[in-house]
Amino acid sequence: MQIEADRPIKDLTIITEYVGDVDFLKNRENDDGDSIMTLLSASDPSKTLVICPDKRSNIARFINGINNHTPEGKKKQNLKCVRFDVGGECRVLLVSNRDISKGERLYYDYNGDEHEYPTDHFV
Ligand SMILES: C[S@@+](CC[C@H](N)C(=O)[O-])C[C@H]1O[C@@H](n2cnc3c(N)ncnc32)[C@H](O)[C@@H]1O
Repeated sequence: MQIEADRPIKDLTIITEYVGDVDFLKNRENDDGDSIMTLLSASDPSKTLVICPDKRSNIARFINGINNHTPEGKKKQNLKCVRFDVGGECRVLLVSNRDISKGERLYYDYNGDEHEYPTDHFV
């Protein structure tokens, strides 16, 4: 599935929150889902929290990732994934990192610090 802008989007626009059920990573390590998002990386790995969009979610789970291994892939990135403190809770937001034209596909970098999501086959 591809998600495209249905109107021009200005730089620094919040596109969507990445939502789903929150769980400890240790409970989800064997899930076969491909859309688990890190919410909070803890120094004690058993306390790391993830967002799991397998049962309840929104459009965020369908937004494509860039290929981290090619300059063309990196050029496609038009959203960034940021974590905000909202009322004392961590939230993951996808925010435009430049002006986006109507019809452009949306892409962000699936890999944060962990670099664990393989993207070498991404187009
Ligand atoms: C965008 S989510 C798809 C939705 C997911 N299956 C779900 O149920 O929430 C992640 C999937 O999209 C694929 N994907 C994301 N970006 C891609 C890209 N640029 N090229 C090819 N496949 C991509 C990934 O391989 C992964 O299987």
